[in-house]
Amino acid sequence: MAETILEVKNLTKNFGGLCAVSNVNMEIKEGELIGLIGPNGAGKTTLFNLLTGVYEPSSGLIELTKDNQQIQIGGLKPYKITGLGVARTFQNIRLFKTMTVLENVKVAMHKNIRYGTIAAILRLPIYYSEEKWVEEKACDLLKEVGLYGKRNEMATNLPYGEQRRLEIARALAIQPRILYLDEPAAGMNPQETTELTQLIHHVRDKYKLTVILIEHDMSLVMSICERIYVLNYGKLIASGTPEEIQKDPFVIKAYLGEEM
Ligand SMILES: Nc1ncnc2c1ncn2[C@@H]1O[C@H](COP(=O)(O)OP(=O)(O)OP(=O)(O)O)[C@@H](O)[C@H]1O
Repeated sequence: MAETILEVKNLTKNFGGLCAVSNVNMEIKEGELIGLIGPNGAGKTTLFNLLTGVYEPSSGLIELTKDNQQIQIGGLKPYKITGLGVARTFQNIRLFKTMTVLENVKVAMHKNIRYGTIAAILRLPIYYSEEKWVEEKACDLLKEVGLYGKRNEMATNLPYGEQRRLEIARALAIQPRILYLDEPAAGMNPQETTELTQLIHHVRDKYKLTVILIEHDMSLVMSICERIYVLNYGKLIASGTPEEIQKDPFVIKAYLGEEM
């Protein structure tokens, strides 16, 4: 039985009078591929923002297990949470516009380098060996997501679907244990969505990741996710396998009028 990697306990986020996330409880096992769904405004992105340190919880706990220890990460700064092996992509793509495809991945890898400023200024041997390592790893990741051939193009010149794949490569560059994907298929055509589905499966297995994704494309969610959590008006209204979720009366009611 896999270990619990993330536990969310009574997590709540208020914005003034609005309760965007209300008393949410979740338990995620290492290596799971989890879907987080719900109608527009249900609180999905707010929950991601709490889990990645963008927002501080109003109350409740977020426990990350690392080296058999439970670390309380609620309210930690995003870079600290990233340092614990948590990466994410965003609903609105956030690539560095003035950088090439390769540079976008390399810049994310620089948290892993071991040389200091002096070694960089003096161009010591460790600088060159580490830079070579960064370049090789970044190229490997680009091959993984099928963008190696475009490594010298400006990131913003890529078609939309490829920009989303580049975001995934950049997230993988920090060598995460948990990967959050916020609407990874948004704006993709059916062919791109199929390729993305395969890519998510592939990187989860290859890098032994725990993946949690927000997605409105129900065919993607139902085909790829092993378990699904459903939010509505900030509250968790259901959790279970895709089959259980599709039959759940609360979920059907929340989505009434929307195709599941
Ligand atoms: N920074 C903020 N300040 C005030 N209200 C916010 C803020 N962020 C989100 N909200 C509100 O919280 C609620 C949940 O929003 P959130 O973006 O988390 O929903 P969502 O499920 O991700 O929606 P969508 O599927 O449309 O992206 C909404 O009513 C939204 O207007």
